[in-house]
Amino acid sequence: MVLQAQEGRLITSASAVHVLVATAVPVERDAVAGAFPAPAREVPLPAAILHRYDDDRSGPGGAQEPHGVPYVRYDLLAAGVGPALAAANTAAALTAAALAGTPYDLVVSAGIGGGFQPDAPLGSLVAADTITVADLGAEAPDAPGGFLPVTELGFGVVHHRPPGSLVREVAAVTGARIGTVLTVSTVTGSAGRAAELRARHPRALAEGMEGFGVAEAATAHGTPVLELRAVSNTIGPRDRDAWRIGDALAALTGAFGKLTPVLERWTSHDRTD
Ligand SMILES: O=C(O)c1cccc(C(=O)CC[C@H]2O[C@@H](n3cnc4c(=O)[nH]cnc43)[C@H](O)[C@@H]2O)c1
Repeated sequence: MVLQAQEGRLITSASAVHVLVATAVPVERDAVAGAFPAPAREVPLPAAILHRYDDDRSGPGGAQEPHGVPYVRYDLLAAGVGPALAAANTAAALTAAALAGTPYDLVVSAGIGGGFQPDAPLGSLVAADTITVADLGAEAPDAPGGFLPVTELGFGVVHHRPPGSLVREVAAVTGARIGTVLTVSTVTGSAGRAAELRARHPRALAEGMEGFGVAEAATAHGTPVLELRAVSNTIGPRDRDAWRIGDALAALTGAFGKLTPVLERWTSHDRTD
């Protein structure tokens, strides 16, 4: 069995769970942190700071197998707005953890997002079974919808698929709706663009600006990824006064309060797709 030295103790790989939660901005990170009782330790990265929550419920003997309780670490990262910055900072965190011999078992992209109506109402949660980049490609007047995804140009990927069993469990405990979450570099601000996106992605429930970037970084490290969005606004004509950011942040805190046991069980035992 693989053993790793972690802060002066020996911890078996089977009994340690390391989760990275990447939000865009500090207020989202702090909403997630609201689900953790203990104060965080700050761990610097090249261009960001991890907020680390260690949760060792295995007693003074450390995380030993007979207790059957894993040593759990959550690192919360405000990784920046947009797919590129979120990918860069998530990759930095993944690399730092790998070099320290404590690689992450799971990366969660979490934050507020826009919801397609009526399927994802304000304040509701969406767990992605598919994380899709919606605007990476080329305009092409002759193509369906006038757009060719980058894969049609012969490059890259446009979808990442979180483990199905984990998505179902997360949805079951949090009440999240399951569907596609789109990643966009421009917040949708018109009914026409909303309809265009929905026509191209009929299973889409929500959009955000980071999920695909976080997923690209996680995938480059061979680490499973999850995306959870709390709906702060409807997708369509821009109406800043109608945004319900506080409600969405509260939903995010509530969700993490319920889903930590699921994440810990899945990463330490289940890991099925
Ligand atoms: O338009 C504004 O006045 C405005 C005010 C505050 C924040 C914004 C954002 O664009 C926040 C983007 C941020 O939040 C996520 N997010 C939230 N809703 C959406 C959406 O409908 N489409 C895409 N992203 C959204 C996103 O992940 C960013 O991190 C605008």
